[in-house]
Amino acid sequence: MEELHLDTTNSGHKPSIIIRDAYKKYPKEEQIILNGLNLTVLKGTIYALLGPSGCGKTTLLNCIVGEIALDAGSIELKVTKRSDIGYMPQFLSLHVTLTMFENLFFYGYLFGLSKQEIKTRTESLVSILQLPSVDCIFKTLSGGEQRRVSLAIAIIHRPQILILDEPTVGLDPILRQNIWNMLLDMIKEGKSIIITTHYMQEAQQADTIGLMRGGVLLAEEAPIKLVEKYACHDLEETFLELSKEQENKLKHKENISYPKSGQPVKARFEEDDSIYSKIKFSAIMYKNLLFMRREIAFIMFILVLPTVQAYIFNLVIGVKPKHIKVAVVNEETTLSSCYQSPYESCFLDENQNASFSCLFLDFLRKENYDFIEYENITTALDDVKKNKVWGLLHFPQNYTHSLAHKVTGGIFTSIDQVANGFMNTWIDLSNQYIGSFLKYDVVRSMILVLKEGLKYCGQNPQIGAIPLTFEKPIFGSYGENFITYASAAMICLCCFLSSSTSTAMLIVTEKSGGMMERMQVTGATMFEMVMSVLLIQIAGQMISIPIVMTTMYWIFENPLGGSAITLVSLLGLTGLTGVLYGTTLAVLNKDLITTVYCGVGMNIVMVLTTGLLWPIEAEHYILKNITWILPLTWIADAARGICSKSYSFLHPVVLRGFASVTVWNLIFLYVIYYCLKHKKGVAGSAKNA
Ligand SMILES: Nc1ncnc2c1ncn2[C@@H]1O[C@H](COP(=O)(O)OP(=O)(O)OP(=O)(O)O)[C@@H](O)[C@H]1O
Repeated sequence: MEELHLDTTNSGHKPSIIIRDAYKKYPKEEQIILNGLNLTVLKGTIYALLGPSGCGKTTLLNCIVGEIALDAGSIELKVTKRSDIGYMPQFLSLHVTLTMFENLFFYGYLFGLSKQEIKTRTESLVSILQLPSVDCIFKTLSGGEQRRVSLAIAIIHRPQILILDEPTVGLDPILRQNIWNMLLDMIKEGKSIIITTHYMQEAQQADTIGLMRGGVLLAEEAPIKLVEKYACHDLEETFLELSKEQENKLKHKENISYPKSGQPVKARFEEDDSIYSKIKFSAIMYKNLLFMRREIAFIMFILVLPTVQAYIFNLVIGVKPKHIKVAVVNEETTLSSCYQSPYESCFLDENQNASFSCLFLDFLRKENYDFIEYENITTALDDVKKNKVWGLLHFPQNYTHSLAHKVTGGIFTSIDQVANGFMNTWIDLSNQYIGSFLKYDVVRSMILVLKEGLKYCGQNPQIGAIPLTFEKPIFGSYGENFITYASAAMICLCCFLSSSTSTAMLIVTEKSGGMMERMQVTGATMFEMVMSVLLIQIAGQMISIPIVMTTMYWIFENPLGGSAITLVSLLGLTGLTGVLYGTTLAVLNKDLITTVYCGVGMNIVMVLTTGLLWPIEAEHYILKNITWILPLTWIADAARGICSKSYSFLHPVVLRGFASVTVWNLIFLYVIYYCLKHKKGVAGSAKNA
């Protein structure tokens, strides 16, 4: 079928958009969306683009505004600046937590309008489009109101070319007519308008109708001429006729030739070579700050979450379990008599009725264990198996006397006395942590109580000691618990996790909601968006890092042996790694779900490999040799060195941490720069949301 070209010779209007031989397929898709399409929009006219759903109208409009490229063909626009274009996408792609005015103000600001101009234009658009109060939060508006706000945003800067993708869908007939009246007024000022619509009736008011099907325009004519030409009653009938004609032609056409992939063809504007404009950056900064003011959860994420994580960590991790229930079978005395008669005599003296088991249990009770007395071992063990108690301590009859014989008689002690001089223990080790605490406390208490007992008896306490000594530790102290080891890795994680997650969320929400795409049509760039988020996050880090450090080292008194300045510098760079990592995730991923999966997955791996939960030295040897590559492994190692070993900045472990964080920051910066430069995945679409 021969394609119809609009006759511009006698119309008196000059063309403002000329598209010739346009071809378009989406990557990895077989379907041809535009198949050599030709379209001409005249200045000072309304062009209504009609066609069945999925025929490629939105794709064509996206090519005109420079959002996507044609595979072949040409796009000629008689305007040079992006601000000469006004675009209303099919999906609203606006900031739902901002008010109507804030949305209008943001777009007006992006186009360089002054505050006064924006206010005046807003007042006039509110009246023409019958909009509600400008202070309403966008998401609280009805669907129709939201569409009208979107339309107002597209025209706030009085563009020369207006591209509207289904602006009247879902609106009542009166409002639809108001909008058409407004458009008819606009063309009197010489504007050119392309509008897509499914309402054939309203399209009659357009100067030109483009009937699109199968990637081409079946006709491009004034509505009355079109109907007359095909001797039909209305546009609908004309469209059916033309469709049938196209079907017949296609039956006889054998080979559909699609141009070989060449250089993509994109509509270009003056500002397209610049990645930064002060006005656009300020507008994005203004919008991001407004967004944060509305989204308290987001501010909490940046400022409060790291501190909450540090608090919870200190209250939960490494704290010794209390009131652990332990069964006691004491065949030499009862628990109640132990409590009633505190031990006051030497256990080595056979004439005294001293009970070493009482001395031991009294000591262990002060370590916060609760004892339950049992008649015999069998019933006690039954309760251990039923998880009623965590273990059983059994003292045989004559335990104290037998122990005394063992200590005083040495090699002359009888076999029975050796056997009776043992306290027998059964421990439930199914929970390694509780079982290990119990085991450790039982052994430690026995050594200490034996030493104390011997001292009381006037003997050398070392007789009761096991034959080895532990000298003063080189680093740390014997009383230190797990938390002091883990705290350094934890503070690194606190700075990294919240900054990476909040950055990724902020950017990817804009992308997946189509806001980024809509902003890009105005000439705003992803670079400006990333810069704005970076600045906000860096400011957030400057507030949150001192608070987290105060929590960790002042409130909970974790050890900080080295320089606080070195640690703050390391944490600042770690926070920056988080921000850059979050940005990288957001730039590489188009939608929220994939970003969340990637973020959560990587974060879990990093948490497990920082040595926070288990020493890196204990990792599988293959893993041990590769986990150092991950961003946090050497950083956490350096933080541990600063905190518990007082390493200075120049210590190799600390230097290695700083080198690692710097290299990672440079890698992420490069990936971001590369993606922004080559525009890889920088724009998402509301369709992905
Ligand atoms: N990003 C994309 N990737 C792959 N296919 C796409 C993409 N965007 C659109 N398409 C496909 O291209 C075809 C044309 O889509 P388009 O949105 O341009 O149609 P349309 O005419 O605007 O439809 P409607 O009137 O329903 O809005 C559809 O089959 C759609 O599935």
